Amino acid sequence: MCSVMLYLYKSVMPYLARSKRMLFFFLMALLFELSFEYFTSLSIKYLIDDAITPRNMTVFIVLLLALLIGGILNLVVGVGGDYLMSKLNETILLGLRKDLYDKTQKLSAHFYSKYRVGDIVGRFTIDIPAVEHANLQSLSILIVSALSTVVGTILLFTFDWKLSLIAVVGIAAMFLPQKLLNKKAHHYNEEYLEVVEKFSNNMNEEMKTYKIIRGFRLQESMKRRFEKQLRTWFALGVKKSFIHSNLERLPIMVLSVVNASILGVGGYFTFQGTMTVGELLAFYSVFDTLGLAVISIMEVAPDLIEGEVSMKRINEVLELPSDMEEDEDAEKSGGMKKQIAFEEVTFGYSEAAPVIRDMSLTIPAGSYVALVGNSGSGKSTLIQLLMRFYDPQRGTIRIDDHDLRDVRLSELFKRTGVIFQEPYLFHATVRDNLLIGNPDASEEETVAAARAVEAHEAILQLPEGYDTWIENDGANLSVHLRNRISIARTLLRANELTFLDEVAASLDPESEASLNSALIQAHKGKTVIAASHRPKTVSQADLIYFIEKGQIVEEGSHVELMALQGAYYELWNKQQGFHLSQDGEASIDPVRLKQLPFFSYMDNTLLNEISGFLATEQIRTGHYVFRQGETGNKMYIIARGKMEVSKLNEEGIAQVVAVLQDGDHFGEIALLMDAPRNADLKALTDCTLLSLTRKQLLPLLDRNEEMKARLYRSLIERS
Ligand SMILES: Nc1ncnc2c1ncn2[C@@H]1O[C@H](COP(=O)(O)OP(=O)(O)OP(=O)(O)O)[C@@H](O)[C@H]1O
Repeated sequence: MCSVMLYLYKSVMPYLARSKRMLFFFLMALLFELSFEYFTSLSIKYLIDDAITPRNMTVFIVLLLALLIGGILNLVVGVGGDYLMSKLNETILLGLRKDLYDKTQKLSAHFYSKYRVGDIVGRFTIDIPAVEHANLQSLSILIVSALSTVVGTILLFTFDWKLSLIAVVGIAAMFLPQKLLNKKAHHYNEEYLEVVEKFSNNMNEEMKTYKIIRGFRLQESMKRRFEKQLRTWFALGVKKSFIHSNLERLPIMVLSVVNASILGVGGYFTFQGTMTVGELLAFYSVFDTLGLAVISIMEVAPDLIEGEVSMKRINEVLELPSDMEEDEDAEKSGGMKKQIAFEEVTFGYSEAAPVIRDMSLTIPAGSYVALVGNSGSGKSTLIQLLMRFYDPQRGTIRIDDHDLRDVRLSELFKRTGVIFQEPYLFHATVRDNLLIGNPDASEEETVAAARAVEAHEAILQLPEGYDTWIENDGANLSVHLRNRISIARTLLRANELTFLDEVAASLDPESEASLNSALIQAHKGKTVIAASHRPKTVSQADLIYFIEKGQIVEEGSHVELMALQGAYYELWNKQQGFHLSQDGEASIDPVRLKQLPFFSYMDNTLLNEISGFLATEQIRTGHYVFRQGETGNKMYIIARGKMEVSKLNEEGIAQVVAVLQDGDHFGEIALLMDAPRNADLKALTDCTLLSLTRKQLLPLLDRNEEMKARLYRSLIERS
């Protein structure tokens, strides 16, 4: 118990130290209450032996008056003490909440990958209230009770040492259950909190993925998972409560045995004449106060144990190194004047697997620079390094002449805007979301930004226009409108430096083009860094870096890179030849179809016929095109979107083996034979696919047996 108390005390002391005077008066109030309690017990001896038995009215009145005045004073001091305790308690909680929040702001993105939402929210909603319970109220009970135990024991010995020995042994026996059950109580508390934390994480996930859960009819399996967790929660709850009740009840049982022994032995002493009745009653009263003090200690023990476990969980976060903390002496930067430079930068999410390797590049101030590459090449990682979500493991990122780590980012990024792939929106009105980066923008400026991204009309159609409340990450808005609002709020910020990470990649080509030109127009002459896997989207950039496996393999303007006929040129060509209409229908030029290995042997007439057969399929984010093991009869070409290919490993766990995007194709073997699909194909963004069935293709191939044989041969060779 002592170690629990010390740990809690040590953890909350820095907060209490800020209110030393209040703490002093609070302790004085506690001491007063304690003194009055023993004064009341002792007064019994004098009331009986010196006032009632000898019928001395003066002593009787003096004692009664002292008890009355003391009682009134005790009441006033008690109320004052309660007020001070509430204030001190809230001071501790305020400090803890503030420090915990501040800490989450100073931790790098590594922290957010390791901890889930429920883990952090749980620190605020479960652990801080547990510390609140264990805090001053329990601690003050503990202080008073501990002092009371010491003072009471000394007083007992002034009456009768033999009776006092029985009392001391009895008091010691009352601590026994606590000693025996303490470890188990700790263990159950820890397990209980872990289950609650896991449960809230899963609930959080289920709320976010409810569309996928319903789409895949996963309700039953989710319900089973939910019920399994509830059963574990229930079982642990019973164990935890039962052990807590034992911690409280067992000492009371011991106390009643000790009480009976004291009355028995004490009564015998009065028969013997070695003790007066007044002394026995006073002894019993003092022992009663002492016993109740020990019971109080036992009663607060479970709260203190819970508090200690929670305090440890809070400290676990508070003690994490603040790897993204800004140095107080950091250089104040008045903005970027010359350039941003990467100097031989290496970075990986784990030390062993670098994602950016020895990269050097320059982004001149006021220019529009694009980072282009296939999915997974490291574009988003580069942007996150630039925003200092992470620090490089080797090399330096410089803003003008300063290392990014030595620059006061709050100053530098005052006029920075960012648009991520996911249009994150806050639970607030449309207007509040638009004004988030620039709360002082006027109504005209706000509407102009919405107009620039063609969102104004759509916003007016909402039930309350700009005052419509955005619910649950924008669930009540279309994907298009969510994207446009997130872009408009960046436009409103009048940025000197703007990061665009695959902006509007999930929109139709026309919307994407119009949004991009609105963005570029608004940022003319300012620094824009845009990541995209579509060369067409960023072909107007002043400088394009083509990235492959975390390294720059080509750089230059669009015209220069096309002339190189390298990786950029290849990616550009792969994405050409597709047409998407406003209503979502896709088509592909026969010439482009011929570039796919499967169709390369076919003549133009056949390719024309095939391209007429191709059907458009829309696959929503998170949905599967097919699952591993299914028998297929279709091949697919991605006209637009991003898909993940994953295979089950030997342990039956799905592992991502590739990411496919615009211009890629898959499943061609199904056009010629019944073969089980060898992977899962899942949409990472909303995708538009072109599909061709075996039933459509085979009659066409039957007209040319030689070509059909070549197709079979080439497929078998490649598969
Ligand atoms: N938080 C993370 N933890 C671990 N690995 C990550 C994390 N984020 C990205 N990666 C991995 O780092 C590599 C580069 O990812 P990054 O997102 O930077 O690529 P990208 O070119 O932007 O691709 P995309 O357009 O698909 O996002 C990939 O292999 C990816 O799986």
